[in-house]
Amino acid sequence: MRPDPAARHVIYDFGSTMALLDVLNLQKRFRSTMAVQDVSFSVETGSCFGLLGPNGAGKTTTMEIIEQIIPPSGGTILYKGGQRDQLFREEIGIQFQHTSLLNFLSVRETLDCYRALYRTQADLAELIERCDLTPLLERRNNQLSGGQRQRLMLALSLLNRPQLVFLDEPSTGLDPQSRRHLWQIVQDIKAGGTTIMMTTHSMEEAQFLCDMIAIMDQGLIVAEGSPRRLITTYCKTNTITLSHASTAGCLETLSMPYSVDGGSVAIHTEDVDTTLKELLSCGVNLSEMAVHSANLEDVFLHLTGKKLRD
Ligand SMILES: Nc1ncnc2c1ncn2[C@@H]1O[C@H](COP(=O)(O)OP(=O)(O)OP(=O)(O)O)[C@@H](O)[C@H]1O
Repeated sequence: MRPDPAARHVIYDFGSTMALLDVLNLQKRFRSTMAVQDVSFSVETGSCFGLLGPNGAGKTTTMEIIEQIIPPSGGTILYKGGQRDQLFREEIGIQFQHTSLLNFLSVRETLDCYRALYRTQADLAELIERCDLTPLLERRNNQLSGGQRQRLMLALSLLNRPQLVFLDEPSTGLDPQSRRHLWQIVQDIKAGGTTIMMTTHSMEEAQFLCDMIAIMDQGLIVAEGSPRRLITTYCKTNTITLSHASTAGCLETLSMPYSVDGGSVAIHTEDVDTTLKELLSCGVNLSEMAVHSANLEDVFLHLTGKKLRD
């Protein structure tokens, strides 16, 4: 099912905060592929804005156009309400999905080397501590684990004390512990006042880090809003799963819809508390119950008919 641009909804949670970045009717064609069809959004100062979508949705293309790495086929991008000029280039930081580092340099040498390129320079000691690089400073770049390398890449993107930092799938390929570690650092960077724009195809990452999310599919934004608002708007329903045997004689009396699949029963409800009370009053044993709360994956499925990870 193709996303219908007319069906796109933007749900703003912000009050009167200022947009740092405005993207208006962005388009990008690569020969026969319309990678970005008609994309518009704003990134508020001090927020973390995420482009969420499956592989090939057009997230990286959109971000690379904003970063001035590739030109658009159409549309307008404004930084602080004006054109992206030298100031924009000086005030942004970019963490690419793939960057080659010189293997024979140590982490300390790499940081020094890149930092020397900028007129505005971050406090290196503070940055090293923030990105948890202190124990790694004398290690060569090719001796870093995936998570350690990503923390170095993040530090490199912050060397010029950017006001706006772009992160392209920052935690792809990391184990759960390294991902959490990186997320904490990103949260810390945001708390320090840096605006963040990121791409991800991880709904957990988007849910954890982003204040606002634009869900992209096939070059279009199909919905935009805070994670909480997107979930409550599109997927109010939670699912309580129980064994069929434990609900014997009780299902018929329930006021909410349910479905039976083999030995298990799925009860669909917007109000988990009330449903649990009903089940308890009916004498149902809840010890093996599981509750699935709606998440961004459900929102994506609801809007596009597809799973995020297809
Ligand atoms: N340089 C290029 N030449 C031709 N087609 C391209 C080029 N770059 C991207 N595309 C195509 O544009 C579409 C969007 O790609 P893009 O990389 O922006 O998606 P994405 O959402 O970032 O995906 P991923 O999560 O896999 O990085 C895809 O169909 C891709 O094949």
